[in-house]
Amino acid sequence: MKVAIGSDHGGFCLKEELKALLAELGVEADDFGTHTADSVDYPDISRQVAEAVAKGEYERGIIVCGTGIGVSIAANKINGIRAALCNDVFSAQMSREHNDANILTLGERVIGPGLARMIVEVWLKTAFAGGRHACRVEKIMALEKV
Ligand SMILES: O=C(CO)[C@H](O)[C@H](O)[C@H](O)COP(=O)(O)O
Repeated sequence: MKVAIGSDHGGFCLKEELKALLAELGVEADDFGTHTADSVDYPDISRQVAEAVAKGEYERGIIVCGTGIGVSIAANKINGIRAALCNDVFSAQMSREHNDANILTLGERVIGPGLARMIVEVWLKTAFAGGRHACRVEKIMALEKV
């Protein structure tokens, strides 16, 4: 699996931690920035990651900001993206099983690195359950045409 990862300054330290986790797990990942703790605007990074996932260049994306909220709102503006803010393990699992989320967002100012690592591991390994959830996800995607 190829993963696009990014953050603003508020998520920079956690992004670096998660890059190390992805390397440990043998997951191929490309870093879309930011590359320092200097202030940047989260919609810029979120857009880059989301567009790369939407184009099919990456199967999944992970984006971190202070809360995970701003990057999630921004990513979900891109057609084809189902970004889920998951600051707990249960939500991470459900976002894959029920919603087929293709982007995970996290808040560095909300959770610690240990929990974030568990969330990412569960999110990466959990498959979409399909079945009754498939037509619901199709209905979400149809909203892009409204
Ligand atoms: O987008 C966010 C909130 O929805 C993120 O938490 C940002 O990281 C945050 O807004 C950045 O805030 P700062 O005061 O400029 O560091």
